[in-house]
Amino acid sequence: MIKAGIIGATGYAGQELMRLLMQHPECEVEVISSRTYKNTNYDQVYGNFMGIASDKLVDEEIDEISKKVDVLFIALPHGIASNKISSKILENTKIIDLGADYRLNDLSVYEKWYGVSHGSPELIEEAVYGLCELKRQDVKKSNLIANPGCYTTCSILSLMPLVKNNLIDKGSIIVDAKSGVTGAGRALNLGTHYTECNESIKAYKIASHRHTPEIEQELSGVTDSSISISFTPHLIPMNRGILITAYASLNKKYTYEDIKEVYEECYKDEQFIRLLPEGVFPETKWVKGSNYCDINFQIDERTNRIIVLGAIDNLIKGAAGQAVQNMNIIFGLKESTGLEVIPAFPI
Ligand SMILES: NC(=O)C1=CN([C@@H]2O[C@H](COP(=O)(O)OP(=O)(O)OC[C@H]3O[C@@H](n4cnc5c(N)ncnc54)[C@H](OP(=O)(O)O)[C@@H]3O)[C@@H](O)[C@H]2O)C=CC1
Ligand SMILES: CC(=O)N[C@@H](CCC(=O)OP(=O)(O)O)C(=O)O
Repeated sequence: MIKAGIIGATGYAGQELMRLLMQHPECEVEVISSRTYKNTNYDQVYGNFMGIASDKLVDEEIDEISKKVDVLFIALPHGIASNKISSKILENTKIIDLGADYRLNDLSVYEKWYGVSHGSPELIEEAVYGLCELKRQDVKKSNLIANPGCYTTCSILSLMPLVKNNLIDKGSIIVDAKSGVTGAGRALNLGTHYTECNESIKAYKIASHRHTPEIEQELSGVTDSSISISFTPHLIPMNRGILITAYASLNKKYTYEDIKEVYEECYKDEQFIRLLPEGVFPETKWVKGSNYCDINFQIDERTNRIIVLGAIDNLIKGAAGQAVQNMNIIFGLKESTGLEVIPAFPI
């Protein structure tokens, strides 16, 4: 059995990790940590674990925890992990970081978009960007996984086939993204109070959201030129889910079938990518609670633009599910182990 630890087990991403790992046939959760809920039983923090997980949360240093586990999931706010992880810790255990500290290859880009200095820049090169469908060969060999962000996972998976196969004008990509409120985490925050976000939709961080360089980095990585995008996230009054609607100019006339063939070729072996039938478009409710990313597109013949839609559950394929998928790859398990869940509808 793989022994796992979760740092930040009381957050929304940590809770989903706990739920997935406890049901994983090849894994046992050895350590769960929290500062605020130190010495509290897990089912007192999350009632859905009542009678299932009464393990005590501990507040131990990462280096101590790293000696007890084969894999350590870090689900902390940005900027903390990079001050705690060291080469020595990576000798003890594999790290899967759900935060953003190791996602950007270029330190100056990280510091510019996150506005903080990086705690362990020497480890950035070692880290592998853990978008499993693109990087599984590198993930296999890595001790430090930078698990991608939720908007980025959905955007990159939805757009990658077009960029990789040179079907669009690369300067023309616009991503309009919408997220449920769990995307903002469990910590108290005025913007996510019920009355502040219910019955309302708002865009935020327009032309300045930190997922922009992450999407650009990974899309640039599948082609020979650098990609710049316009990215606008919106907060939607629902608990979970991300829907992206992306627009790009096609570089010549293509039929629906031409493009469908390209997507099918890219994702033919991907269990968690569902290319929907013509005319059926992704909806967050059809992926809820699962590790699926649903994708489809439509060509607007009048403008020769393609409109691509993608949907994921931000807490699963956008966070904990992808982290477990990465763990499965690292430990040589079937990639879908513990993740073969049918989306839950209605919830
Ligand atoms: N929510 C989502 O949809 C997604 C989240 N992520 C990423 O996962 C990480 C966790 O996110 P999420 O679960 O939503 O966040 P939450 O705010 O829900 O949880 C954060 C966790 O970190 C702990 N924590 C907070 N501040 C500190 C600190 N200063 N030192 C140590 N521990 C701290 C909290 O626990 P306690 O106070 O009990 O110690 C809590 O367990 C973030 O990096 C986020 O960006 C990635 C993809 C999607
Ligand atoms: C609704 C909401 O607030 N979403 C978060 C993104 C959460 C996420 O997946 O991203 P990280 O892992 O990079 O934090 C935001 O916009 O910052």
